[in-house]
Amino acid sequence: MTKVLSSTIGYPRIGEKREWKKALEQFWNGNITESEFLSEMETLRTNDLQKQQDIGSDLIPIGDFSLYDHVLDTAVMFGFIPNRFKHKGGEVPIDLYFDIARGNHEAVASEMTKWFNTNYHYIVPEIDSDAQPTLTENRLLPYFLEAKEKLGIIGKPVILGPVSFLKLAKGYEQKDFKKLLKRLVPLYIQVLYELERAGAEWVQVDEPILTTPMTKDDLHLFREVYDSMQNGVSSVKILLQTYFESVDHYQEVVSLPVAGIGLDFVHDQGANLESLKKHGFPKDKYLAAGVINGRNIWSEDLDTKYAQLENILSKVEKDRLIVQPSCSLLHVPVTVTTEEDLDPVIKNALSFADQKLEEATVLTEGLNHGRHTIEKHIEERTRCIELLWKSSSRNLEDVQKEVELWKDIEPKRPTHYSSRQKIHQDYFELPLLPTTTIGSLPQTKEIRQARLKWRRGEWSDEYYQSFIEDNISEWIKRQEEIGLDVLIHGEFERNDMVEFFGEKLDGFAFTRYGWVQSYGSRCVKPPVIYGDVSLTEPMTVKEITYAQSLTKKPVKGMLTGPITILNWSFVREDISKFEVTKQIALALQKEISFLEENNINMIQVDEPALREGLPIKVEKQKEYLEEAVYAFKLATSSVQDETQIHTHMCYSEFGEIMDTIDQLDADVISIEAARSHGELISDFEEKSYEKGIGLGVYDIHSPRVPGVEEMESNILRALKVLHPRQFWVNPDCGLKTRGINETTDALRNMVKVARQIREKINDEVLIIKK
Ligand SMILES: CN1c2c(nc(N)[nH]c2=O)NC[C@@H]1CNc1ccc(C(=O)N[C@@H](CCC(=O)N[C@@H](CCC(=O)N[C@@H](CCC(=O)O)C(=O)O)C(=O)O)C(=O)O)cc1
Ligand SMILES: N[C@@H](CCS)C(=O)O
Ligand SMILES: [Zn+2]
Repeated sequence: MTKVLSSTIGYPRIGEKREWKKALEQFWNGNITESEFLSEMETLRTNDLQKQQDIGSDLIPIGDFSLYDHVLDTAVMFGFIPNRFKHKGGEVPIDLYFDIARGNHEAVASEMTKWFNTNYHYIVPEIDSDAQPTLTENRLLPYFLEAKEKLGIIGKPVILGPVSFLKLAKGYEQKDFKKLLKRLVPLYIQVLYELERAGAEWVQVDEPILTTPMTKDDLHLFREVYDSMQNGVSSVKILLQTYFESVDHYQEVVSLPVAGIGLDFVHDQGANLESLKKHGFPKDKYLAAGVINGRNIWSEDLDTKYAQLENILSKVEKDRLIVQPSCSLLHVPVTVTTEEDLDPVIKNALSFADQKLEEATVLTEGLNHGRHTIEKHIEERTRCIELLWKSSSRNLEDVQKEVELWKDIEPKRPTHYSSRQKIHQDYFELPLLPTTTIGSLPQTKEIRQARLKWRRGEWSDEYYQSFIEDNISEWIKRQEEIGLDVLIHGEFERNDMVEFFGEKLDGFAFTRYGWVQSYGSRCVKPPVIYGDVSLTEPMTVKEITYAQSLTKKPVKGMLTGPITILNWSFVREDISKFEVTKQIALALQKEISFLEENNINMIQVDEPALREGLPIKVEKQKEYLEEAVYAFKLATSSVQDETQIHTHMCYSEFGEIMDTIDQLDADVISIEAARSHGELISDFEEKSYEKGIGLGVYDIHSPRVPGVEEMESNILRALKVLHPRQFWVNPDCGLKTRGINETTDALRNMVKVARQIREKINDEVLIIKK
């Protein structure tokens, strides 16, 4: 029988209630043994496979599961272990695997960066110049056999393709790219061959890099690589998977010598469908059509999706079509069913990973057995979506009018930076190389449990508030004792830098278990923007002013910026993202004026997600960046001259957005730099940046306390490019994931280094850039 198939590109690995995270942390803390840990992981993995089978997916991914990160898995599988971990070759022990990701007492962790335009972070593979790829272990094989033997599932193993893998890696010279690729391909063939022998019918090879700009040479290489790979095996079918955008070179991509091509029909703004209609699709190939949005949490309008698939079927035979989400479901929470406290109007319009797979199977069933067989589902979805779209929360006249009022005004600080800088120098009287931190201080188990007790009603508001104040007070004392120049209150009252603000603003809803993996065991619970956003009362004033009352040193106000709140939330889709960002920016503008009214004149507005949201397609980037600058300035530029606006960014490559960073017109930016081992500095060299800048002097992701020499060399390197009056000394990012002792020791070392260098500058021992 001709049959359309349904498929999953990847499934969330964290479990319905973050069981994965809990097991990992218990293992790292030594509370469970390695075999207990691995057995818990097996249970989670097989439960997830069983669930997908019960939902009715035809092609179930294998090996998308990971003990930390799938890019790290690929690096380890092919033997790319950085030399500093002194691995002697062969299979990689589990401790070493985690050391690469997290660092150990002797060696710093590998760099971590954003996975394309998502809030997922991967471990950047490091390919030392003398690296010889070897197959340390075919990690997909045991997973494949496990599914086959335990559950009777003939899974679809998933692997990151060689071209994307190498392009995402670093450490090797560009001239060695082809040589490395040539060495890698036979190893990939070996993996495919072993899977074929074990009974695999399909293997999904992810090449998301194909949605980024590709040269002719790249495309030629793709052809060579996949020619070798598909011809290197006999029966197993390669499904070359792309996602997050359209492919620019549609004809070249769909004609690559593989059995199937996976395209994103959601985040392509119609481009893939247009190409399909214009150029058709090779008769001998399967098309895996990503029509279910793998990045949002809203139910699909099944009527529209069905029509879209019928459209696709005008160019592809039924028995060559696969229906699937647009990308891995790693980026959405697991299931809506456990959400008991949500307003039913919102809940009924939501769709998390399990529901998205159900949508794919329903559509597949309709295509196979006729639309009438799924008519009820279609009507039900339409009804739920309409109910939310018509809700009054989406039509708040006051909010919309205020956005409209700003339409013709350009938000801009009245005084130029060069004058503001002098005003701030007199106002704050900070020394050269002022020391500070990024905002959060250790969120200990005690703090998280206190919040849980308060949320459950076991602690009163007053009791919880005084607990938070005790923590603030303890840390103000500690920061003074350490000798930091600009203090922070520590963000103890915040569960997360976005969720916290979402809870305080109107127009947001919260899930209980809507977690998504951010990096390693760390998860975030993005709030849901379902209505118009507005601020009714101050969100941060109480804690900041309390902190400021305890010290004469400046305490920075601490806010999350409009672009980051937007990018790290799940956003309504009935109006443009820019409209929502402006609503958030105006709410923040009010908060900033509340802070100023309370004499807080140094205010940090974090925008770590600004770079992440940069569209993959170059032609869409300008508009995004202009809108981001507008929103940031809308939030921050209505302040007095004395007020010093800071911002902070992390986990990204910043070179290509240097102009935007400048246009934000923030007086000071702190930016992640330590993990990339100083590479960022050259961007500032080229740009001749004038405003205040704190290039993170140590990596906060590792429990290891950074040494004085290491930080000293980071600072001295930066001072070759930046003036010491510009340069701030701070860690890479917030300290919420670190312990109290390691944080205290690290900050002590940091202040010591800053003071030493400051003295050398004052004594003119150190010649500085004028
Ligand atoms: C700066 N980063 C952030 C990103 N995205 C965000 N939305 N927020 C960010 O800060 N992207 C880039 C980076 C990623 N970095 C991190 C760093 C750290 C975390 C993290 O620590 N996440 C926590 C969850 C945070 C949270 O909401 N905690 C709640 C407690 C929730 C909970 O677990 N409760 C328990 C009981 C408490 C206990 O017993 O310990 C329960 O309900 O069972 C809170 O503080 O109230 C994590 O644990 O993963 C994320 C991203
Ligand atoms: N102020 C936040 C920024 C994280 S990107 C923090 O310190 O955690
Ligand atoms: Zn950060």
